[in-house]
Amino acid sequence: MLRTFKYLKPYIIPILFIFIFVGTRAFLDLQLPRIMGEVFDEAVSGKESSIIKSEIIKLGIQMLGITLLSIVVTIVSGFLESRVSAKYAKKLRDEVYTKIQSFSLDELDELTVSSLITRTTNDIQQVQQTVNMLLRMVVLMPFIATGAIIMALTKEPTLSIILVVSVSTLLILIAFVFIVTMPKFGIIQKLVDKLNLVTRENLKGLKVVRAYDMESYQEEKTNKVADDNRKLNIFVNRIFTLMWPGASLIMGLTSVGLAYFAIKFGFIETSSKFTPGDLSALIQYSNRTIMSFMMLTMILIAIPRASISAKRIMQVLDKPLVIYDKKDALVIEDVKGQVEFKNVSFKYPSAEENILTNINFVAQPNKVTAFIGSTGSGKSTLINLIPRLYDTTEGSVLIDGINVKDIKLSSLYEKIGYVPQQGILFKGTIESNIGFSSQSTDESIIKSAHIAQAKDFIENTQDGYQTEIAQGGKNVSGGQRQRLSIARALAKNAKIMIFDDSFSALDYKTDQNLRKALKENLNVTTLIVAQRINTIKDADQIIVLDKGQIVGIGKHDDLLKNCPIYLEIAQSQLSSEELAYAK
Ligand SMILES: Nc1ncnc2c1ncn2[C@@H]1O[C@H](COP(=O)(O)OP(=O)(O)OP(=O)(O)O)[C@@H](O)[C@H]1O
Repeated sequence: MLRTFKYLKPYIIPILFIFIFVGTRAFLDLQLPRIMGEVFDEAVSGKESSIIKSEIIKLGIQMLGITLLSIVVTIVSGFLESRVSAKYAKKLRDEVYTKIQSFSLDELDELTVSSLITRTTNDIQQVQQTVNMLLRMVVLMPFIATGAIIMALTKEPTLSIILVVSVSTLLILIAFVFIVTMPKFGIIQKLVDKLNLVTRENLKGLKVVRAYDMESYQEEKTNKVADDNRKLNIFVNRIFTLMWPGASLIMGLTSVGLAYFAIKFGFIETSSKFTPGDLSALIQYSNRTIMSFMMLTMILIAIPRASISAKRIMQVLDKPLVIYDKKDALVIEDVKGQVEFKNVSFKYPSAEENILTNINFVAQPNKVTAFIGSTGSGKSTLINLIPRLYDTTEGSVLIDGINVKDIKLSSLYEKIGYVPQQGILFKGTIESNIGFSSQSTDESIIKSAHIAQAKDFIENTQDGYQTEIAQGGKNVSGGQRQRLSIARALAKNAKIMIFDDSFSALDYKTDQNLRKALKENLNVTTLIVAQRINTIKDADQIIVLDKGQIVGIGKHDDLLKNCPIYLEIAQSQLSSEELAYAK
């Protein structure tokens, strides 16, 4: 938790003011029981009633003044506390978000998306609430507790022994609550992660769940996690609710005990110094002491709970980046776009064996290089190494002869247009989606929509390029989503274009028109992963992958003759006329 406090550094001056205000509030608060005692003493002083009345009015005005001042100070410090803790949480959230943005897919897989969401929301909120509480209580409560104890002792040290007994009993109660609840907080946060995960999975797979009539099974799964969560929360809250009646009981018994012993042992009669007003003040100081200890306990409980959240947040912030800019990383300009794989092997950290082994090829500028192979042969993994979504385990990926690991990431991303397997769209308009890259222009948006065969369907919508896109692109079809994703990559005007099985949702005619338009308009290095031979048969170079190894490189006709695996794929997809024509 302490380590997250470094994000409070910019707010050191407001924090100092908060402490001054809170200290003032505690000081003012400690004056009230004393003045109240004086009111009592004045009332039973036996002076003339008009004098008593004017004295009590004077004391009343003093109390009113102190209370009003205390209210003002409380409002101002409350405003500052909320502001500082909210800004601290925002800073923390920004840092976590920026860090997550720099994660490679490996780190995302490791920490899981649902846990990262909980860490960015719920965990940061826990820490924020605790910091808010700390800012207020950390000065106020010790100040009030110490002040009240000193005031109580100066009023009557012997009677104050009762206070020691009360505080000790309270501490035993607090220790019990602490020991019982503390281990549960870590489990609760993990259950929140789990709940997040099953809910996300459920909502994402709603259609499948319904189609398979598995609603009750999924519901049971969610209910189980929700139930575990509920039980633990109820348990912890029940223990907590024990504390307040417990503290009230101790407070009540202390007041009664003080009054009883003051009268029984004749403090009020025998000691001329100890007045009924002093007894009233002593009771109030005792109550304040007990309340302060209660509040301090709340902090003591909140701190370890927030520490668990802070630890989860720091786990994200401390995670060393696998993919990062080297100190002397290069900014590449005027790139030709040659992509070369040199003895590349790759293994996922969670896997035992290589997914890619000894991959060697060169993709030339202005040419189309295509990848084909059975499912799971490593095609997507291979092209993910170019924009460094993963880094090679062995060997190197070079752009114009420069290792991608030596290139500044922003400069590398600038040069690459990437269309993932599933078309992903963001909430906004068609225009904002196609023009997502800062490198796009109004002109490139229109042109790329045309090349991506999206122009007609965009122009047929009522609002054209201003048509709203729902979250995740839910209001467009799979094929339209793919075409918009392709248009977005094209609008970037990048030197290297990667299409990861991006034509799969397109009908044959659109696929054909798109490929034709790409050939006519795209003078860049083009890398296409495809399942359909027809999509790639005109490529300048086709690379056939099998079990993570290259088993054939060449043009369509050559591969039909020389590569049995390619022939096998072709035979499963092309008619005998098409095959015979090729041969
Ligand atoms: N994040 C990951 N962690 C571990 N293994 C993975 C991961 N992603 C993919 N794999 C494994 O790597 C292998 C190659 O996957 P990849 O997605 O590259 O194949 P592909 O040829 O593109 O398949 P498809 O044509 O079905 O998309 C598969 O066996 C897959 O199980």
